[in-house]
Amino acid sequence: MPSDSAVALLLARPGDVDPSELHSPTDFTGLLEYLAPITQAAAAEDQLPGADDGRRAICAVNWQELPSQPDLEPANIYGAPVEMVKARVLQDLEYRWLENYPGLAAGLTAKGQRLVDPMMLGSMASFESAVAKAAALRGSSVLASWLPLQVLMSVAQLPEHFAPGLDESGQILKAGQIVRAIQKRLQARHATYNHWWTRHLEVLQVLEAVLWLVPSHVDPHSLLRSKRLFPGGILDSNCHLFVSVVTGVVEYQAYHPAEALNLVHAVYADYKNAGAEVKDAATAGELLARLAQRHHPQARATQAERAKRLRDWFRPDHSLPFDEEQHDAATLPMDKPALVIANAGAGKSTMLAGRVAHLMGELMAQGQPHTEEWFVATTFSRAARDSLRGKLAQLGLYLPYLSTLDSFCLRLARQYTHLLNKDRHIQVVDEQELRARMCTILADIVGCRAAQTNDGEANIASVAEAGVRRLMKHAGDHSASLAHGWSDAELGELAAGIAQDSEAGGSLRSLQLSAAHVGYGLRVLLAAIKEREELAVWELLDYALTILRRGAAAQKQEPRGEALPAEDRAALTVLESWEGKCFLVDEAQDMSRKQWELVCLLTERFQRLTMVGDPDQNIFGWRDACMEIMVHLFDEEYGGAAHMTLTRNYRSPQAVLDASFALISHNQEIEHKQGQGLGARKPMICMRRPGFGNPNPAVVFERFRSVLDEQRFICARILAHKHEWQVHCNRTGIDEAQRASRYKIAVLARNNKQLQSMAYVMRTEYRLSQDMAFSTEDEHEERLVTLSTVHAAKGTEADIVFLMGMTESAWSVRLRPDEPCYEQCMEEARRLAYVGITRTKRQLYCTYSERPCRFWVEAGGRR
Ligand SMILES: Nc1ncnc2c1ncn2[C@@H]1O[C@H](COP(=O)(O)OP(=O)(O)OP(=O)(O)O)[C@@H](O)[C@H]1O
Repeated sequence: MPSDSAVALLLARPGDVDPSELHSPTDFTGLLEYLAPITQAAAAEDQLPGADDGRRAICAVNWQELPSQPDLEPANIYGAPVEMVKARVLQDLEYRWLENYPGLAAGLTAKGQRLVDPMMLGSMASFESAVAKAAALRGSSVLASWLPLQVLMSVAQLPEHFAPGLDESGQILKAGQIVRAIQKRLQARHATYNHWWTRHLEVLQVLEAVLWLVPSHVDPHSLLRSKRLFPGGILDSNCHLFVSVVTGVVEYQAYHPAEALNLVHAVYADYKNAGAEVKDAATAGELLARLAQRHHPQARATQAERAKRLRDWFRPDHSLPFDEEQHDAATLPMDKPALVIANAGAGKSTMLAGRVAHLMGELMAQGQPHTEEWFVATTFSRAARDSLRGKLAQLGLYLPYLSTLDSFCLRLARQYTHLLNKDRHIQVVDEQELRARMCTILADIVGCRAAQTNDGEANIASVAEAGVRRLMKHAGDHSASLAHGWSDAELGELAAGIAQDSEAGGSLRSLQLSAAHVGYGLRVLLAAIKEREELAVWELLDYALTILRRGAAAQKQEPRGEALPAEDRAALTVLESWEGKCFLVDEAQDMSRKQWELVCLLTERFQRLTMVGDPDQNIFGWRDACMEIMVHLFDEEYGGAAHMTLTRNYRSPQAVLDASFALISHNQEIEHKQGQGLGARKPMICMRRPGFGNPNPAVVFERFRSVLDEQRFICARILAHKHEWQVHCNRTGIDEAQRASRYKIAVLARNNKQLQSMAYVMRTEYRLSQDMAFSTEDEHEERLVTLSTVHAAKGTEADIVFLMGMTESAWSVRLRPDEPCYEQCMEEARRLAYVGITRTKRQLYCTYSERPCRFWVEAGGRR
């Protein structure tokens, strides 16, 4: 139960907070807003314990429960403790409490369901009681529809070695059985969730996990993107049906995503007509499976048919989606380690997908079961992962072990902890989440009104980004083991660095904050991680490495088996469960030494490793990306490995290739390395076929007097391109469902602050809200325009690219030319600009106001 006075305060002082602050279902102020009518009624009846000064009261009530924060004023409710107060109050909101306030329950139900917070479910004593309480709150449809999702969510949290889709006796589980198995586990484990899982990305992960559990080849992304299926979006009440439909399709094991999608359409129509009263995911799954069988009895391909289909891709007379260079690399023998180097747009990821198809075809022809589990593919960003996943889906493939390297480490860590301790569940806070949390903390410190202005949001985002980036860098440099172990002095130093940074420091001053505030914010951030027993993303790699090193040492040890200590045995099991699989590493140029060690430990016995990379796209120096791996270390480790290059470019028009080559040719370091074996940098051969709209010129350089002019120009061009595309679609009959997925515009900038400001103009002046998304959000949905930092855009492509804000202040390297790392930093910044430019498929706009950065000139823009 919450303390009475905290509840009293919640009820008493709704006016204390600006209701427009409501951002998310778990928003504290939203809660206050919705509580307002009840509060007034209650206050009129004088039922509330006194809380003259709400702010004081909250502090007084909660202060003792908060960790000591010596430099905080208890009276400053908008200081960082609010974050904790919010968390605590939300945690306390159990349904038990709701039941005591029937008016509130009714209010929640009537007012819409945004407040029905899964976190409340998470705080329930058990899953069963959650269901019971939910049933008691009938009428709240979201609550009801979230339940199956809640169940499925737990799949994502299951230990990774939970045998995919098999029960103890080795039988393939039916969808309904899986759900029941999960329910059982939930009851045993009292799963707790934080509210972030409601985000769409998490839903994807859930579906992915479900698909992983049952051997199948359905690409969940194609399903999710089908707006025709669920026009309202997946988090509305359709989500219940959606999850059921997917479950059904998975059970049915349709072969190809396109087939699966057609199937889902047909089945869904029938399903609705049947007016089925779906009580739970299990019955839905069963019903759908039956319907699916009726609609498409042939779709379940036999192993031999699938093998033939895959091998056909590589027949000489087949119209290949690969050229000869890609073909040669893709069809290397499984045990031949290979390093494939090529510039942006050369089809490296496409080749990797081809390699999977080739090897899988071979394995199937040998009669191997579950061939998709033979592959582990890793990327360095989610965008790159999604892009590779899309390419695999085009070949009808779905890999359960395709993930970012961080996620793979998490997989290992969970596997290990589960072997040792079945109850411990590792929850990781990733970079995106860290930034979001830091923004919330800073917004609290600043105060909600100030935070909500355009500049306020942008400044907060910029400080948060700098803070998190420095934390991560610091962690990497010092192998910081746990979030818990950082001293105040270290954090103070980081904060001081941020305050001195010209961009983040400027934002800090605009927010009227000091370095001490940032230091405090970082401390709160880390304290929350510790309090929730989570793992910060930077801890994952060390954790996974420790396990594998231990496993490798145990492997060499004699005798093995029972004689080994439990930790060694578990580590050995983990290592051996991955050995022998085919490892595919995309974007190898971004690999750090530690990550390299991890890959070596996993592949050194069987040598099944294919790496692709582009030295000119190495943009994660700040995360220890190590070029030596491609230059020397790979050969040292894998003598006799194959080296291949791809020389054709299928993405960009010639003018874009020229601009990118002109720019990157200024980098000397790689040239030097090329002499040592990376192969010479040459202009790529343009293979792009002219398609719709073929704009001329393909590269546009524009300068402006002010940032606002620049932003307005970009918006106007976006509208023009949107119009062109619509006209084209109408003329050629491209239907609504495909429009968003077949045409993309990217607005790329050096930092989030530039993007925030751009987004504000797009939203407010040009009403483009419906068409735009940040690359970090709404990943399930296809939007016309994606706003992204160049870092986050790596591995993606777009028809129209705006590389905006190419100013000296945003792109300059903040070192003096005589400082030791100056050249290195300059080259990395240039590579970043190169990555931005090479995302372009049809037309590139490079824009700036004020002073241009040098890359603008180097790429061909006039001063
Ligand atoms: N053989 C091919 N024929 C036609 N198009 C191709 C071929 N290979 C690749 N492509 C297309 O070229 C574009 C770039 O391919 P891909 O993303 O695989 O390149 P990449 O080298 O991984 O790029 P980056 O390093 O920039 O991420 C994609 O649109 C892909 O569909």
